[in-house]
Amino acid sequence: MIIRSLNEITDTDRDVKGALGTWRSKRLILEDDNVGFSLHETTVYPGTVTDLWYKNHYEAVLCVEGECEVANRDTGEVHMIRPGDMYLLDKHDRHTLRPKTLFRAICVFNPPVTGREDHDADGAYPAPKTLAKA
Ligand SMILES: CC(=O)NCC[C@H](N)C(=O)O
Repeated sequence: MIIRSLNEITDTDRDVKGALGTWRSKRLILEDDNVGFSLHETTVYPGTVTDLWYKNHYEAVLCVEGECEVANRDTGEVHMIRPGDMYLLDKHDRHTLRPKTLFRAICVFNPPVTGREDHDADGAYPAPKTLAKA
């Protein structure tokens, strides 16, 4: 059994601040835990706009604090996500986050992220090496 606390990973290597300054991710479970997913606490800042496209991952996002508009750029659908609401990017959906307040969520990635991933120009994380095309 592994026990970790958000407090103990704050400001360590597991605490990743996106280069665009719109979010922060505290990564509680990573690839090297060998359980097939990663688990993060993500904070997205009010008034920011973040374009994402997890083409190499699935992500589930459970809101625990705040409000965030999530627009699906593939379908045009727009949803307001509040505490207790979850969205699952089951189709690697291109999407845009517009938090109305500080937004805090618990996020699960499959395949797991490895540590310090930040978004590329498409809003993606790199494909895990085992899945990378030659
Ligand atoms: C909601 C979302 O995807 N925010 C970007 C950060 C990501 N959740 C992460 O924790 O790496």
